[in-house]
Amino acid sequence: MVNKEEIQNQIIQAVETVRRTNPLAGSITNTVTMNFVANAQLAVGGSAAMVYLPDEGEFLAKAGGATYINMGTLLPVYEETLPHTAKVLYDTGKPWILDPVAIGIGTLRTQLLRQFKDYKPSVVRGNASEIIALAGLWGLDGGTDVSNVRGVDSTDSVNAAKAAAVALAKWTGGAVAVSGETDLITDGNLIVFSQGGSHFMEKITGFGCSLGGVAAVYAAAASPFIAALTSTAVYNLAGNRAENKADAPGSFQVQFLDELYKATAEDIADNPLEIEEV
Ligand SMILES: Nc1ncnc2c1ncn2[C@@H]1O[C@H](COP(=O)(O)OP(=O)(O)OP(=O)(O)O)[C@@H](O)[C@H]1O
Ligand SMILES: Cc1ncsc1CCO
Ligand SMILES: [Mg+2]
Repeated sequence: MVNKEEIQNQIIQAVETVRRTNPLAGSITNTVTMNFVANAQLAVGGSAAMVYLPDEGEFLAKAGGATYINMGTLLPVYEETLPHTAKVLYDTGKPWILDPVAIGIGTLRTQLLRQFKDYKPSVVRGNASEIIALAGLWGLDGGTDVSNVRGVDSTDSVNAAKAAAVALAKWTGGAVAVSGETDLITDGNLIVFSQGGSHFMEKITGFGCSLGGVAAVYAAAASPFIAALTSTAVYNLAGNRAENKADAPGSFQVQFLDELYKATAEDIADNPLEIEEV
C-alpha cells in the first residue's frame, strides 16, 4: 500500500532540511536561463554555482550535495566537461539531475546523452518529448527513435511519456519527472501526478531548467524521488499563487520567485498529488 502521508512527511523534511542547511548544488547549464536557475535555487534555500570547465565541474561534483546538468546550449568544451563530471558523480555516488534539453539537435548532444546512460542520473527531468526521446536513445521501452522535440519545446502530452518515464527510472534506479500542465513523477514503482502551476509558465523560458536546478537542491537533502516530488510540488504551488497576482508573463516571473521563497513546507506537501502503482 502507498502511504501518501509518509510521502508528504518526507517532502516536509526535504524543504526544512534545505532551508536549515543551505546545500550547494553546482550546475553546468545553458546560458539562456542560467540566472533564473540560480535565483530559483537560492529562493528555496540552496546555494548555486555555475561552471563550464572540466576541472571545475569535477570540483563542484565533489564539493556539492548534488549537481545539475542541462544540455541547453552546448559549447565545444562540454565534450570534455560533461562526461568527465558525470563520471565523477557516478563514481562518487553523488546525486545528479539530467535535463536532456533539445535532444535530437546536433551530433555532440546525441553523443553526450548516449554516454550518460552508463552514469545513471539520479533524476531525469524534462518535458514529455524529451523524456520519450531519451528513452528511445537509450533503447528503453516507451521511447521513439526520432525526437519529437520542437527546438526545446514538447509536442507530446505528459501521459504519452508515462512508459518512457517508468523505463528510464527502472534503468537509473532513480526518479524521472515529466513536466507539463499536470506533471508526472515516477521512481519506476509509483507514479505521482502533481497538479497546479500556470499557463504563464509556458510563456517564460526556463521554468523547466530552474525546476531541474531546484530538484538538485532537494536531491542534496532527500532521495531522488522525494527531490523530484518536492521540486515539482513547490513549482506548482508557487505557479498557482503567482498567477493570482500577475496578469502577464514578466510580472508573473517576479511573483513566482517571491512565492518560491515564501512557500511553507506544509503548503508544499499539501499541493494536490495523486498516486498510482505501476
Ligand atoms: N500549461 C501549464 N499549466 C500549468 N503548469 C505548467 C504548464 N506548462 C508548464 N507548466 C509548469 O512549468 C514548469 C516547466 O515545465 P515545462 O514543461 O514548460 O518545461 P520545459 O519545457 O522544459 O521548460 P524550459 O525548457 O523552458 O525550461 C513545470 O513546473 C510545469 O508544471
Ligand atoms: C530557449 C532555449 N534554447 C536553448 S536552452 C533554452 C532554454 C529552455 O530550455
Ligand atoms: Mg526544458
